[in-house]
Amino acid sequence: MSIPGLGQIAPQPATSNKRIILLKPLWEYRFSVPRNSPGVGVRLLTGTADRDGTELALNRTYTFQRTRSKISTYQGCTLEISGGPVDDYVKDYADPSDSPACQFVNLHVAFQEQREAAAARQSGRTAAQGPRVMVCGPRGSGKTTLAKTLVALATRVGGQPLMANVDPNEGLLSLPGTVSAAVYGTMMDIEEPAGGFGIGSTPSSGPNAVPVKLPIVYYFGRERVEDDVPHWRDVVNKLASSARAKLKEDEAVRAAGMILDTPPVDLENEGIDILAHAANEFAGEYLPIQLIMLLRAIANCLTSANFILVLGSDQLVSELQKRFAGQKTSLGELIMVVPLDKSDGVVQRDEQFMRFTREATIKEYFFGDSKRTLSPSTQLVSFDDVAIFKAPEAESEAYEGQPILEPAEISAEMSHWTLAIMNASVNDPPETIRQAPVIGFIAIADVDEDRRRLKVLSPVSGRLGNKPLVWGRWPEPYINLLG
Ligand SMILES: Nc1ncnc2c1ncn2[C@@H]1O[C@H](COP(=O)(O)OP(=O)(O)OP(=O)(O)O)[C@@H](O)[C@H]1O
Repeated sequence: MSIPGLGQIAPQPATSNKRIILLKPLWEYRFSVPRNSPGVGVRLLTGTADRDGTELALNRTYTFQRTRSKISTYQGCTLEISGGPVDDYVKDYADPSDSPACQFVNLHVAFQEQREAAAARQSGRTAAQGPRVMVCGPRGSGKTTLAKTLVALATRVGGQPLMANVDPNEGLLSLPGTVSAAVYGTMMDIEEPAGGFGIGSTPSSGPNAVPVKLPIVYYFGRERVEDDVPHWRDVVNKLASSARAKLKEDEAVRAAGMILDTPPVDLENEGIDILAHAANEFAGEYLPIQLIMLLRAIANCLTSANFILVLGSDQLVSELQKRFAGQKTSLGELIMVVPLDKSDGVVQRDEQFMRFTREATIKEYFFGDSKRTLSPSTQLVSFDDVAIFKAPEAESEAYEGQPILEPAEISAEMSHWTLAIMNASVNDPPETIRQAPVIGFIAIADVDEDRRRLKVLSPVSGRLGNKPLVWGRWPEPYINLLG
C-alpha cells in the first residue's frame, strides 16, 4: 500500500559522483565544503593519509562538512572522493621537500627527541620537562593547523601533550570568546569541522566516536585581545597557572610538553621601525607591539616556552629574535625562534564564513550535530532567581582601567545571547567570578520583561541560581536557537 500522492514520485536514477585521486608523497588534497553542502566523503583506499596529523583509517568513508582543510600523505595514497558539492584540488610538489609539511615533520622529530630525553630522565630523580612550543604568526598563516598537527603527531607516538589556546577568536574545545587548554592523550575526531579542536570533542550527554577531551576554559567574552587587554592578561595568567599545575603534577604530560596557539600578530600596518621603540614608548598605542609584548608575557608565564615557531613573517621572526636572542627559560634552556614557511594552502576565512562557523558552533553546543543529537533543557527562570554579571564598558567610569564585573540589568536586550556559567558562587567578589573557570554556557531564548521571566536553553537540566552567569560582548546574539 502506498500513501496517496507519495507513491507517484518517479524513482530517481542513482548517480555516482565518486572519483579516485592519487597523491604522491607530501602532496595534498585540499578542499573547501560550502555551507549548504551535505559534505564531501573521503575514503582511503591505499597508502597512508592524515588530516592535520591524525591518520585516516583504511576503507572508512569520512564525511567533512562546513570546513576548509586538506588531506596530506607522507608516503603517498589513493583516495576515493564522493558527495559534494565541494571546491577541491590536488596540490602537487615536483620536489616533495618544497612542501611545508617537511618542516613540520622535522620539527616533530626534534620535539620527540626532547620528549624521549625528558621521559628517560624522569625515571631518575629529576623531573624533566618536554618542549614548550609557542606557535605564532600573522592572521591566516596556518598557526592552528600547525599546532593541531604537532599535537596529533605527538599523540600518535603515545605522547600526552597539553594544548593551550589564547586566541579568543576561535575557541579550543569551547565556544569562541574563551581561552582554554586540554591534554590530548588520544586521537582526534577528524570529521568534526575543527578537526579535533571543536566543541564536538568535549563531554556531552550524547555518544562520541573518539574519546572526549576535558578542557579548562576561561571566559574572555570579546573577539580580539585588543578589545580588553587587561582582562585578557588576567585570564591568560589563570590559564597559565592551570597549565603549570598540570605539567607539574602529571609526569606523562610534563614529558610530552605543551603546544600554545596564539592570536594573530598584525605587523603590516605599523612597519618594523615601530618595533624598535622601547616598551615605555608604545603603552597602549601600538597594538602590534603590544601584542608582541603580550606574546612574550605568555611565553614567560606558560612555564617558559623554549621554542617559538613563527609562520610566514620574516618581520616577526627578526623582531622576536632580537627580543629573545640569548635569553634562557627559567629551566636554563635557550629560547629558540624558528622561522617556518607559510603553506600556500592556508585559506583566508572571511568574516561571513567565520560568523557562520560561530553560529554553527553554538548550535552544535546545544543541539549536537549529524552524528550526535543533543536535547538541551528549556527552563523558565524568574529574574530574581539568576545572578547575571557583565563587565562595564571600557569607556565608563566604573571601568577605571580595571576590568571588574557589575550586576547586569535583565532586559530584552539579552535575548539570544550566550552567557557563561562560572565555577564560582554568586556571593564571591566580582573579580573572583570574572576569573573563575567556565562550567558551561546557556543561551537566553526569550526575555519576558512584563512577567520578569527568562526562557533559558541549557545543555543540562538543573537550577542555575547558585552559579553566577557572565554576559560578554561576543560572540554576537544572532541566532534564534529555538527557531
Ligand atoms: N595546506 C592547506 N590546504 C588547505 N587548507 C588549509 C591548509 N592549511 C590550513 N588550511 C586551512 O586554512 C584555514 C586557516 O588555517 P589556520 O586556522 O591554521 O590559520 P590561523 O593562522 O590559525 O588562522 P587565524 O589567524 O585566523 O587564527 C583553516 O580552515 C585550515 O584548515
